[in-house]
Amino acid sequence: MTQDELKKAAAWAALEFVKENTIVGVGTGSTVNHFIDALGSIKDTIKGAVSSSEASTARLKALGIEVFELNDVDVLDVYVDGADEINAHNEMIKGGGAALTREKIVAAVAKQFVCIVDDTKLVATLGGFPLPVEVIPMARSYVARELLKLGGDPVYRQGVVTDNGNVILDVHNLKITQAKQLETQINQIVGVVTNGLFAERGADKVIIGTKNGPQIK
Ligand SMILES: O=C(CO)[C@H](O)[C@H](O)COP(=O)(O)O
Repeated sequence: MTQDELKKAAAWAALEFVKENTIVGVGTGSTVNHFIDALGSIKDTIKGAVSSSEASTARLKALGIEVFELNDVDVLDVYVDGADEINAHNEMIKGGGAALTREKIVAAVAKQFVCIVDDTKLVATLGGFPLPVEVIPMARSYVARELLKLGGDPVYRQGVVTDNGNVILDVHNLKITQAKQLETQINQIVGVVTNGLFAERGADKVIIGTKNGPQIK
């Protein structure tokens, strides 16, 4: 099976966590694109979705799924999203698609975070995938110097502007053993909007696409 087939299998298996007549929190990325297609197949049984990016919003709307503003929704039953890396504690690195801030906000409103990944995303230690940090543009160089002090090698993601009008620094060469601590530490740097560590709010369930079929843990 290809990596994309494994992503698709994990994404479709997530339908089991979607309750009738609810508004579903929807992440961003190629795995989530399969989940959006899956949602399309049950669209008459759900109220709609809250989206974490302009890209997911466009895909949801194209399938005729109503997209609600997060400010108009008190609570989401479930948030479904992919990850760039996930460890055994269900802590993740996210933001490869630059949607980390909206993803973290929508996830915060959900009772349950269901992470959908193919099995290449499972790691023993987070940090092999460069950690994305969303930064206010004028703070970019300052934040980069502060990230160097934390032992990482920040690289400006050239040409990328987030849906919030900010820029991304990808921090290479981090070996993340204390994910919650690092998440808080980076968020305290002035000029950082948020970082791609999802440890304080990790995944509640993980659906892993494997060659033997989707596994839920
Ligand atoms: O965090 C994300 C986007 O900001 C994605 O969930 C992450 O990059 C995984 O993407 P894909 O499903 O395409 O592998």
